[in-house]
Amino acid sequence: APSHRATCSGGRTASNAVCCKWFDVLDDIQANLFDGGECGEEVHELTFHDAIGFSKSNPKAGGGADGSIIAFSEIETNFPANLGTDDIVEQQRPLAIKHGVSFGDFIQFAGAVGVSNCVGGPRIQFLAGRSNVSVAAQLGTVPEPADSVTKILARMGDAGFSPSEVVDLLISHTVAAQDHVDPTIHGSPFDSTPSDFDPQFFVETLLKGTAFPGNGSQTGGALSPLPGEFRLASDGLLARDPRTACEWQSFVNNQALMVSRFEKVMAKMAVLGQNPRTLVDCSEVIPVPKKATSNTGFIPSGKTLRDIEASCKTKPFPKLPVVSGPIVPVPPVPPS
Ligand code: HEM
Ligand SMILES: [Ca+2]
Ligand SMILES: [Mn+2]
Repeated sequence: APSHRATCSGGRTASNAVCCKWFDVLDDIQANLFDGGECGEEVHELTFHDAIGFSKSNPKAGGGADGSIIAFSEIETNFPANLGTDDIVEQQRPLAIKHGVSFGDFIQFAGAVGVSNCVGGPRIQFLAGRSNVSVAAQLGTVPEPADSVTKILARMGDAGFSPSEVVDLLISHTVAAQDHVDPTIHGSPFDSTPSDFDPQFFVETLLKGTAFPGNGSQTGGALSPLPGEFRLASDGLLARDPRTACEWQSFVNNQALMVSRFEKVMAKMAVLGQNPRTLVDCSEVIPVPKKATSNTGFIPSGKTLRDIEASCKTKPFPKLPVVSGPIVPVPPVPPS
Protein backbone atom coordinates (compact mmCIF):
# COMPACT_ATOMS: atom_id res chain seq x y z
CA ALA A 1 0.00 0.00 0.00
CA PRO A 2 1.25 3.52 -0.71
CA SER A 3 2.29 5.47 2.34
CA HIS A 4 0.86 8.89 3.07
CA ARG A 5 3.62 10.45 5.05
CA ALA A 6 3.85 14.20 5.41
CA THR A 7 7.03 15.81 4.07
CA CYS A 8 8.86 17.90 6.66
CA SER A 9 11.99 20.07 6.56
CA GLY A 10 15.37 18.56 5.73
CA GLY A 11 13.85 15.72 3.71
CA ARG A 12 12.36 14.17 6.82
CA THR A 13 8.86 12.68 6.92
CA ALA A 14 6.23 12.19 9.59
CA SER A 15 3.12 10.04 9.88
CA ASN A 16 1.13 13.12 10.89
CA ALA A 17 1.77 16.58 9.45
CA VAL A 18 1.43 18.22 12.89
CA CYS A 19 4.65 16.42 13.89
CA CYS A 20 6.70 18.26 11.24
CA LYS A 21 7.27 21.37 13.34
CA TRP A 22 8.91 19.22 16.03
CA PHE A 23 11.77 18.45 13.63
CA ASP A 24 12.44 22.20 13.54
CA VAL A 25 12.28 22.37 17.34
CA LEU A 26 14.66 19.40 17.43
CA ASP A 27 17.23 21.13 15.20
CA ASP A 28 16.98 24.30 17.26
CA ILE A 29 17.39 22.69 20.70
CA GLN A 30 20.15 20.29 19.63
CA ALA A 31 22.13 23.33 18.49
CA ASN A 32 21.11 25.87 21.11
CA LEU A 33 20.05 24.02 24.26
CA PHE A 34 22.32 20.95 24.08
CA ASP A 35 25.44 22.48 22.50
CA GLY A 36 25.36 20.18 19.50
CA GLY A 37 23.71 17.14 21.04
CA GLU A 38 24.96 16.78 24.61
CA CYS A 39 23.31 14.60 27.23
CA GLY A 40 21.20 17.37 28.77
CA GLU A 41 20.36 16.74 32.36
CA GLU A 42 18.75 19.91 33.71
CA VAL A 43 16.23 20.01 30.92
CA HIS A 44 15.12 16.65 31.99
CA GLU A 45 14.62 17.72 35.61
CA LEU A 46 11.96 20.16 34.39
CA THR A 47 9.79 17.34 33.00
CA PHE A 48 9.36 16.13 36.58
CA HIS A 49 8.99 19.48 38.31
CA ASP A 50 6.23 20.51 35.89
CA ALA A 51 4.36 17.20 35.71
CA ILE A 52 4.34 16.36 39.42
CA GLY A 53 2.18 19.43 40.13
CA PHE A 54 -0.76 17.07 40.15
CA SER A 55 -2.83 15.17 42.72
CA LYS A 56 -5.49 12.49 42.42
CA SER A 57 -7.11 13.76 45.63
CA ASN A 58 -6.79 17.53 45.23
CA PRO A 59 -7.61 19.13 41.85
CA LYS A 60 -6.19 22.43 43.10
CA ALA A 61 -2.68 20.94 43.41
CA GLY A 62 -2.03 21.66 39.75
CA GLY A 63 -2.63 20.56 36.18
CA GLY A 64 0.30 18.12 35.85
CA ALA A 65 2.36 18.21 32.65
CA ASP A 66 0.77 21.46 31.51
CA GLY A 67 3.72 23.87 31.24
CA SER A 68 2.69 25.76 34.37
CA ILE A 69 6.28 25.92 35.62
CA ILE A 70 6.98 28.24 32.65
CA ALA A 71 3.60 30.02 32.52
CA PHE A 72 3.61 30.69 36.27
CA SER A 73 7.35 30.73 36.78
CA GLU A 74 7.16 33.71 39.13
CA ILE A 75 5.21 31.44 41.49
CA GLU A 76 6.58 27.95 40.87
CA THR A 77 10.30 28.62 40.48
CA ASN A 78 10.24 30.32 43.87
CA PHE A 79 9.19 27.11 45.61
CA PRO A 80 12.23 25.81 47.57
CA ALA A 81 12.05 22.44 45.77
CA ASN A 82 12.38 24.24 42.40
CA LEU A 83 15.52 26.16 43.28
CA GLY A 84 17.62 26.67 40.14
CA THR A 85 14.90 25.72 37.65
CA ASP A 86 14.41 29.40 36.74
CA ASP A 87 17.50 29.28 34.47
CA ILE A 88 16.19 26.50 32.30
CA VAL A 89 12.66 27.93 32.38
CA GLU A 90 13.95 31.20 30.92
CA GLN A 91 15.96 29.33 28.28
CA GLN A 92 12.93 27.32 27.19
CA ARG A 93 10.26 30.04 27.24
CA PRO A 94 11.48 32.00 24.17
CA LEU A 95 12.10 28.80 22.21
CA ALA A 96 8.55 27.53 22.81
CA ILE A 97 7.12 30.91 21.82
CA LYS A 98 9.31 31.12 18.71
CA HIS A 99 8.09 27.72 17.48
CA GLY A 100 4.46 28.34 18.44
CA VAL A 101 4.16 25.26 20.66
CA SER A 102 2.71 24.97 24.16
CA PHE A 103 4.99 25.15 27.19
CA GLY A 104 3.76 21.73 28.36
CA ASP A 105 4.65 20.09 25.04
CA PHE A 106 7.99 21.88 24.89
CA ILE A 107 9.10 20.78 28.36
CA GLN A 108 8.33 17.10 27.71
CA PHE A 109 9.86 17.19 24.22
CA ALA A 110 13.09 18.85 25.38
CA GLY A 111 13.39 16.35 28.23
CA ALA A 112 12.97 13.39 25.89
CA VAL A 113 15.51 14.79 23.42
CA GLY A 114 17.98 15.61 26.23
CA VAL A 115 18.12 12.02 27.54
CA SER A 116 18.18 10.56 24.02
CA ASN A 117 21.59 12.27 23.73
CA CYS A 118 22.99 10.22 26.63
CA VAL A 119 24.96 7.04 25.89
CA GLY A 120 22.55 4.12 26.38
CA GLY A 121 19.66 6.55 26.74
CA PRO A 122 15.96 5.78 26.45
CA ARG A 123 13.74 6.79 23.57
CA ILE A 124 10.79 8.28 25.43
CA GLN A 125 7.37 8.52 23.81
CA PHE A 126 6.43 12.07 22.81
CA LEU A 127 2.80 13.04 22.45
CA ALA A 128 2.08 16.56 21.16
CA GLY A 129 -0.92 18.81 21.58
CA ARG A 130 -1.15 19.90 25.22
CA SER A 131 -3.08 23.12 25.63
CA ASN A 132 -1.13 26.24 26.58
CA VAL A 133 -3.72 27.06 29.24
CA SER A 134 -2.45 25.99 32.65
CA VAL A 135 -2.81 26.67 36.35
CA ALA A 136 -0.04 27.28 38.88
CA ALA A 137 0.88 24.24 40.94
CA GLN A 138 0.61 24.46 44.71
CA LEU A 139 3.58 24.59 47.04
CA GLY A 140 4.58 21.11 48.22
CA THR A 141 3.94 18.98 45.13
CA VAL A 142 7.67 18.45 44.38
CA PRO A 143 9.46 16.08 46.78
CA GLU A 144 12.57 17.36 48.54
CA PRO A 145 15.82 15.52 49.24
CA ALA A 146 15.45 15.89 53.03
CA ASP A 147 11.98 14.25 52.97
CA SER A 148 11.50 10.82 54.54
CA VAL A 149 10.81 7.83 52.32
CA THR A 150 7.29 7.67 53.74
CA LYS A 151 6.66 11.30 52.80
CA ILE A 152 8.09 10.87 49.29
CA LEU A 153 6.11 7.68 48.63
CA ALA A 154 2.92 9.34 49.92
CA ARG A 155 3.35 12.42 47.69
CA MET A 156 4.24 10.31 44.66
CA GLY A 157 1.42 7.86 45.41
CA ASP A 158 -1.00 10.78 45.46
CA ALA A 159 0.18 11.61 41.92
CA GLY A 160 -0.42 7.98 40.85
CA PHE A 161 2.99 6.31 41.20
CA SER A 162 3.71 3.07 43.09
CA PRO A 163 6.92 2.73 45.18
CA SER A 164 8.54 0.76 42.33
CA GLU A 165 7.57 3.47 39.85
CA VAL A 166 9.24 6.08 42.08
CA VAL A 167 12.46 4.08 41.74
CA ASP A 168 11.88 3.84 37.98
CA LEU A 169 11.55 7.64 37.80
CA LEU A 170 14.76 8.05 39.79
CA ILE A 171 16.64 6.32 36.97
CA SER A 172 16.98 9.91 35.77
CA HIS A 173 19.53 10.53 38.53
CA THR A 174 22.04 8.41 36.56
CA VAL A 175 22.47 11.48 34.33
CA ALA A 176 22.20 14.22 36.95
CA ALA A 177 24.12 16.52 39.25
CA GLN A 178 23.41 19.00 42.01
CA ASP A 179 24.10 22.72 42.20
CA HIS A 180 22.07 23.97 45.13
CA VAL A 181 22.05 21.43 47.96
CA ASP A 182 25.73 22.23 48.44
CA PRO A 183 26.38 25.36 46.36
CA THR A 184 30.13 25.17 47.00
CA ILE A 185 30.47 22.17 44.66
CA HIS A 186 28.49 23.11 41.56
CA GLY A 187 27.80 20.28 39.14
CA SER A 188 28.68 17.44 41.52
CA PRO A 189 27.10 14.35 39.93
CA PHE A 190 25.03 11.61 41.59
CA ASP A 191 27.22 8.90 40.05
CA SER A 192 30.67 8.66 38.48
CA THR A 193 29.24 8.50 34.92
CA PRO A 194 26.83 11.46 34.53
CA SER A 195 26.88 11.31 30.71
CA ASP A 196 26.02 7.61 30.60
CA PHE A 197 22.54 6.25 31.10
CA ASP A 198 24.04 3.31 33.00
CA PRO A 199 23.48 1.37 36.26
CA GLN A 200 26.24 3.20 38.18
CA PHE A 201 23.79 5.41 40.07
CA PHE A 202 22.13 2.28 41.52
CA VAL A 203 25.47 0.66 42.40
CA GLU A 204 27.13 3.74 43.89
CA THR A 205 24.15 4.84 46.02
CA LEU A 206 24.45 1.42 47.75
CA LEU A 207 28.14 1.88 48.61
CA LYS A 208 28.79 2.79 52.22
CA GLY A 209 29.01 6.58 52.51
CA THR A 210 32.38 7.76 53.78
CA ALA A 211 32.67 11.57 53.42
CA PHE A 212 30.87 14.73 52.37
CA PRO A 213 32.23 15.87 49.00
CA GLY A 214 31.93 19.61 49.65
CA ASN A 215 31.21 21.97 52.51
CA GLY A 216 30.29 19.33 55.12
CA SER A 217 26.81 18.14 56.04
CA GLN A 218 23.92 19.83 54.21
CA THR A 219 20.14 19.56 54.53
CA GLY A 220 19.17 16.99 51.89
CA GLY A 221 22.72 15.66 51.50
CA ALA A 222 24.31 12.45 52.79
CA LEU A 223 27.78 10.89 53.11
CA SER A 224 28.98 9.84 49.65
CA PRO A 225 31.37 7.01 48.74
CA LEU A 226 33.58 8.88 46.24
CA PRO A 227 35.21 12.31 46.34
CA GLY A 228 33.36 14.72 44.04
CA GLU A 229 30.21 12.59 44.00
CA PHE A 230 27.08 13.90 45.72
CA ARG A 231 24.54 11.68 47.43
CA LEU A 232 21.07 13.08 48.05
CA ALA A 233 19.73 11.94 51.43
CA SER A 234 16.53 10.75 49.72
CA ASP A 235 18.46 8.58 47.21
CA GLY A 236 20.49 6.97 50.00
CA LEU A 237 17.32 6.15 51.94
CA LEU A 238 15.26 4.91 48.97
CA ALA A 239 18.16 2.59 48.01
CA ARG A 240 17.92 0.94 51.44
CA ASP A 241 14.20 1.03 52.29
CA PRO A 242 12.36 -2.33 52.18
CA ARG A 243 9.61 -0.75 50.03
CA THR A 244 12.03 0.25 47.27
CA ALA A 245 15.32 -1.65 47.74
CA CYS A 246 14.55 -4.62 45.46
CA GLU A 247 13.49 -2.48 42.49
CA TRP A 248 16.63 -0.40 43.15
CA GLN A 249 18.91 -3.45 43.16
CA SER A 250 17.23 -4.88 40.04
CA PHE A 251 19.01 -2.25 37.93
CA VAL A 252 22.62 -2.76 39.11
CA ASN A 253 23.28 -5.40 36.45
CA ASN A 254 20.48 -4.67 33.98
CA GLN A 255 20.82 -1.52 31.89
CA ALA A 256 18.26 -2.82 29.40
CA LEU A 257 15.68 -3.10 32.19
CA MET A 258 16.48 0.48 33.23
CA VAL A 259 15.71 1.68 29.72
CA SER A 260 12.42 -0.17 29.43
CA ARG A 261 11.19 0.82 32.91
CA PHE A 262 12.17 4.44 32.37
CA GLU A 263 10.47 4.66 28.97
CA LYS A 264 7.30 3.28 30.50
CA VAL A 265 7.17 5.48 33.60
CA MET A 266 8.20 8.65 31.73
CA ALA A 267 5.39 8.09 29.22
CA LYS A 268 3.02 7.95 32.21
CA MET A 269 4.45 11.06 33.86
CA ALA A 270 4.38 13.10 30.65
CA VAL A 271 0.58 12.88 30.44
CA LEU A 272 -0.33 13.56 34.08
CA GLY A 273 -3.39 15.81 33.97
CA GLN A 274 -3.75 15.28 30.19
CA ASN A 275 -6.06 13.14 28.09
CA PRO A 276 -3.62 11.19 25.90
CA ARG A 277 -6.35 10.43 23.36
CA THR A 278 -6.47 14.11 22.41
CA LEU A 279 -2.70 14.14 21.71
CA VAL A 280 -0.81 13.10 18.55
CA ASP A 281 2.04 10.59 18.72
CA CYS A 282 5.16 12.36 17.41
CA SER A 283 7.64 9.92 19.00
CA GLU A 284 9.32 9.36 15.64
CA VAL A 285 10.92 12.82 15.99
CA ILE A 286 12.90 11.74 19.08
CA PRO A 287 16.46 10.72 18.07
CA VAL A 288 17.60 7.10 18.38
CA PRO A 289 20.15 7.03 21.25
CA LYS A 290 23.62 5.46 21.08
CA LYS A 291 23.67 1.89 22.43
CA ALA A 292 25.00 1.27 25.94
CA THR A 293 28.50 -0.17 26.11
CA SER A 294 27.61 -2.64 28.89
CA ASN A 295 24.47 -4.08 30.46
CA THR A 296 26.00 -4.25 33.92
CA GLY A 297 27.36 -1.84 36.50
CA PHE A 298 30.76 -2.14 38.19
CA ILE A 299 32.29 -1.59 41.62
CA PRO A 300 34.40 1.55 41.18
CA SER A 301 38.13 1.48 41.87
CA GLY A 302 39.13 1.62 45.52
CA LYS A 303 35.94 -0.21 46.56
CA THR A 304 35.00 -3.88 46.87
CA LEU A 305 31.76 -5.84 47.00
CA ARG A 306 32.03 -5.61 50.82
CA ASP A 307 31.41 -1.85 50.62
CA ILE A 308 27.94 -2.53 49.18
CA GLU A 309 25.13 -2.19 51.73
CA ALA A 310 22.87 -4.75 50.06
CA SER A 311 19.28 -4.01 51.07
CA CYS A 312 16.96 -6.29 49.10
CA LYS A 313 15.93 -9.07 51.49
CA THR A 314 14.60 -11.45 48.84
CA LYS A 315 17.51 -11.47 46.36
CA PRO A 316 21.26 -11.62 46.90
CA PHE A 317 23.28 -8.73 45.53
CA PRO A 318 24.69 -9.85 42.15
CA LYS A 319 28.39 -10.27 41.54
CA LEU A 320 29.67 -7.22 39.68
CA PRO A 321 33.02 -6.60 38.01
CA VAL A 322 35.42 -4.71 40.29
CA VAL A 323 37.60 -2.01 38.77
CA SER A 324 41.10 -2.09 40.27
CA GLY A 325 43.30 0.84 41.21
CA PRO A 326 43.11 3.81 43.57
CA ILE A 327 39.94 5.86 44.21
CA VAL A 328 39.40 8.32 41.35
CA PRO A 329 37.67 11.62 42.26
CA VAL A 330 34.51 12.27 40.22
CA PRO A 331 34.89 15.47 38.15
CA PRO A 332 32.06 18.04 38.18
CA VAL A 333 29.82 18.27 35.12
CA PRO A 334 30.55 21.46 33.17
CA PRO A 335 28.01 24.29 33.59
CA SER A 336 25.59 24.56 30.66
C1 HEM B 1 11.80 11.40 44.56
C2 HEM B 1 12.08 12.45 44.37
C3 HEM B 1 13.22 13.33 43.93
C4 HEM B 1 13.96 14.15 44.72
C5 HEM B 1 13.86 14.34 46.22
C6 HEM B 1 14.90 14.81 43.84
C7 HEM B 1 15.81 15.73 44.24
C8 HEM B 1 16.75 16.34 43.44
C9 HEM B 1 17.69 17.35 43.86
C10 HEM B 1 17.77 17.95 45.25
C11 HEM B 1 18.48 17.65 42.81
C12 HEM B 1 19.62 18.67 42.77
C13 HEM B 1 19.10 20.00 42.30
C14 HEM B 1 20.18 21.05 42.36
O1 HEM B 1 20.80 21.19 43.40
O2 HEM B 1 20.42 21.73 41.36
C15 HEM B 1 18.04 16.86 41.70
C16 HEM B 1 18.57 16.90 40.44
C17 HEM B 1 18.02 16.30 39.36
N1 HEM B 1 16.86 15.54 39.34
FE1 HEM B 1 15.86 14.88 40.93
N2 HEM B 1 14.71 14.37 42.56
C18 HEM B 1 13.69 13.48 42.55
C19 HEM B 1 13.15 12.85 41.45
C20 HEM B 1 13.50 13.14 40.15
C21 HEM B 1 12.79 12.70 38.98
C22 HEM B 1 11.54 11.86 39.01
C23 HEM B 1 13.44 13.19 37.90
C24 HEM B 1 13.11 13.03 36.44
C25 HEM B 1 12.34 12.19 35.93
C26 HEM B 1 14.58 13.91 38.38
C27 HEM B 1 15.52 14.51 37.60
C28 HEM B 1 16.60 15.19 38.06
C29 HEM B 1 17.66 15.70 37.20
C30 HEM B 1 17.75 15.50 35.70
C31 HEM B 1 18.54 16.42 38.01
C32 HEM B 1 19.81 17.14 37.59
C33 HEM B 1 19.59 18.59 37.34
C34 HEM B 1 20.86 19.29 36.92
O3 HEM B 1 21.78 18.64 36.43
O4 HEM B 1 20.91 20.51 37.06
N3 HEM B 1 14.57 13.88 39.76
N4 HEM B 1 16.98 16.06 42.11
CA1 LIG C 1 25.42 7.42 35.01
MN1 LIG D 1 2.62 21.77 35.88
